[in-house]
Amino acid sequence: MSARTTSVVILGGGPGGYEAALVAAQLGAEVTLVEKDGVGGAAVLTDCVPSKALVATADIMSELDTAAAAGIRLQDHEGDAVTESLADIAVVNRRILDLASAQSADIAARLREVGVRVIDGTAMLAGPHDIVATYPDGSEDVIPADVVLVATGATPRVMDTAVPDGERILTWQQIYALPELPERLVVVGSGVTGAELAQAYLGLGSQVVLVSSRDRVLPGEDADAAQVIEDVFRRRGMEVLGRSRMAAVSRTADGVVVRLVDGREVTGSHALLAVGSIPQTSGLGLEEAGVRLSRSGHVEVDRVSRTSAMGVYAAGDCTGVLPLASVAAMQGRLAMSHALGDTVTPINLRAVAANIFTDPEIATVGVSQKDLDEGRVEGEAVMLPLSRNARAKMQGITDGFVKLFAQPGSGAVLGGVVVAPRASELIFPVAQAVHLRLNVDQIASTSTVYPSLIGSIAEAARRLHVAG
Ligand SMILES: Cc1cc2nc3c(=O)[nH]c(=O)nc-3n(C[C@H](O)[C@H](O)[C@H](O)COP(=O)(O)OP(=O)(O)OC[C@H]3O[C@@H](n4cnc5c(N)ncnc54)[C@H](O)[C@@H]3O)c2cc1C
Ligand SMILES: NC(=O)c1ccc[n+]([C@@H]2O[C@H](COP(=O)([O-])OP(=O)(O)OC[C@H]3O[C@@H](n4cnc5c(N)ncnc54)[C@H](O)[C@@H]3O)[C@@H](O)[C@H]2O)c1
Repeated sequence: MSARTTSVVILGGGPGGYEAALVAAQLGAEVTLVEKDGVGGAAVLTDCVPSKALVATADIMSELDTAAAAGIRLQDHEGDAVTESLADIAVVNRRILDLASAQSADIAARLREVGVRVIDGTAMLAGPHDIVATYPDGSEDVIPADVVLVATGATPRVMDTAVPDGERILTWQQIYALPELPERLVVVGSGVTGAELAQAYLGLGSQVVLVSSRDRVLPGEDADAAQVIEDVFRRRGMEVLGRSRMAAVSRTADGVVVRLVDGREVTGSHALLAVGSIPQTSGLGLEEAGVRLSRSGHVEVDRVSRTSAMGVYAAGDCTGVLPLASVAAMQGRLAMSHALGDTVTPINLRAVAANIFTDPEIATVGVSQKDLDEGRVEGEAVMLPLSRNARAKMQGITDGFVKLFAQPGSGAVLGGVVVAPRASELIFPVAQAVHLRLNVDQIASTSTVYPSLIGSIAEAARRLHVAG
C-alpha cells in the first residue's frame, strides 16, 4: 500500500485523533478528521486542560496561604494584615475557557498547516471502509477510507438516581459555567478526577465534602501516596467520608442532598459527580463493521492499536487501555505508523509516566508497590521523606516522598513514585531510567544540583546500590 495515496479517516479530534492525524499527514496520507465538539477533544475542551488550569489557580492561592510560614506578611495600605484571598470564579472560569479554546485553535491551525481536512460533524462507520459524516445542518457525506481510526473518547458516567442538571448537580464538564464559587461542594467519587477537583475547590475557598466509596481516597494509587494526600485534605479542612457510597443525588430548595446507601444524607450547595466514564462507542456501526467491543463497551485493540477489523484502528479512552491523554496520543501515533508502513514499537505501558495534580502532586512510573507486595514483581523499594531534603525545607515542603523500586541483583530501575509539588516534572529521570533500562548506580552517579528535590531521587538510588 503506498502511503502517498492512502486515505485515512479519523473519528474524533482528541489527543488520540489529532496526534494520529499529524503523523498520518507527515507520512504522506490523505487525512480527514471528523470531530463533533471541537478539535482537541474532551482532553482540551472539558477534561484535562480545564481541570489543570483550575488546579493551577488553586495552587497560586495556596502559595499565598503558605507565604506566612516563610516570613512574608501580606498587608493592605493601612498596614492591616491580609489573611484571606478570594477567587473570583467567573473570572477564573472565563480564563480557563479562553485558554482551552485557544489551545483548540492552535491544534486546528497545526492540522490545517499539514493539510489535514477537518470536518465539523459526527461520524460513524458504514462498513470498515466507509465513513458517514453528518454535518450540523443534517446533511451527510460518505468518505471512503483505506484506514480508519476510531478515537471517540469517553463521557461521564451518569446514574439514573443522580442526573446532572448543569446548575447544582454537575459533571466535571459542567463546572466551568458556574457563575459563583460553590459554598459547600459535595464531590462524589475519590478517583483521580474527584480528588483533583475536590482539592482545587477547597483551595479556591469552597467548603468541600468528599464522598469516597473506598477505605481511602485514590484507591488505585500507591497507598503511601494516597495516605499523604488524604492527610493533607483533612488537615486543610476537607471533610472526607470514607466507605461512603452515594445512592442518589437530588435538588433541595437551595442546594442538593446526596443520599448514601447506608441511609445517611449529606447536604451541600452543589454536587460534583466524579464516578467514572463510559466509552463513546455505541451507535457508531462498529460491531456491524466487525470491530469487537469488550463487555464494558471498549474497543478491543492490540499493542499497535489494531482492532478485530482489518484496516480499522482505535486509540484513546474508547479503548480503555489506560485513560490518559499521553497514552491516547501514543496509541494514535502508533496506529498510523503501523497502517502506513513506518517503524513501530508496540506500546509499553510499563514505562508510562502519570501524574495526579493534587497538592502535593503524585507522579508514578513503572511497577507499583502493590506489584511488589503481591509477588507479581521481584523488587526492592526505598522510600525517602522529602522533609529531610534541604531544598524542601527552604521551600516549606513538609509532605511528600520519593520512592524507588529496583530489581535485586542487577539494580535495574523498575519504577518509582514521587509525591511533591511539581512531581510531574521530577518523575522524568525515573521514567527515563525505566524506559532505557538504567540501573540504580547510573542514576546515583549522575550529577544533581545541590540543593534540589531531585537530589532525593539520586539518594534513593544510592541506597539501593548492590555491593559488587
Ligand atoms: C477531569 C479529567 C482530567 C484529566 N486530566 C488528565 C491529565 O492531566 N493528564 C492526562 O494525561 N490525562 C488526563 N485525563 C484523561 C484524558 O482527558 C483522556 O485520557 C483523553 O481525553 C483521551 O483522549 P481521546 O482522544 O481518547 O478522547 P477525547 O479527548 O475524549 O476526544 C474524543 C473526541 O471524539 C469526539 N467524538 C466522539 N464521538 C464522535 C463521533 N461519532 N463523531 C465525531 N467526533 C466524535 C468527541 O467529541 C471528542 O472531542 C483527564 C480526564 C478527566 C476526566
Ligand atoms: N491527572 C490525570 O492524569 C487524570 C486526571 C483525571 C482523570 N484521569 C484519568 O481518568 C481515569 C478515570 O478517573 P476518574 O477519577 O474520572 O474515574 P475512576 O473510575 O477512576 O474513579 C471513580 C471513583 O468513583 C467511585 N464511585 C463510583 N460510584 C460511586 C458512588 N455511587 N458513590 C461513591 N463513589 C463512587 C469509584 O469507586 C471510583 O473510585 C483515571 O484512571 C485517569 O487515568 C487522569
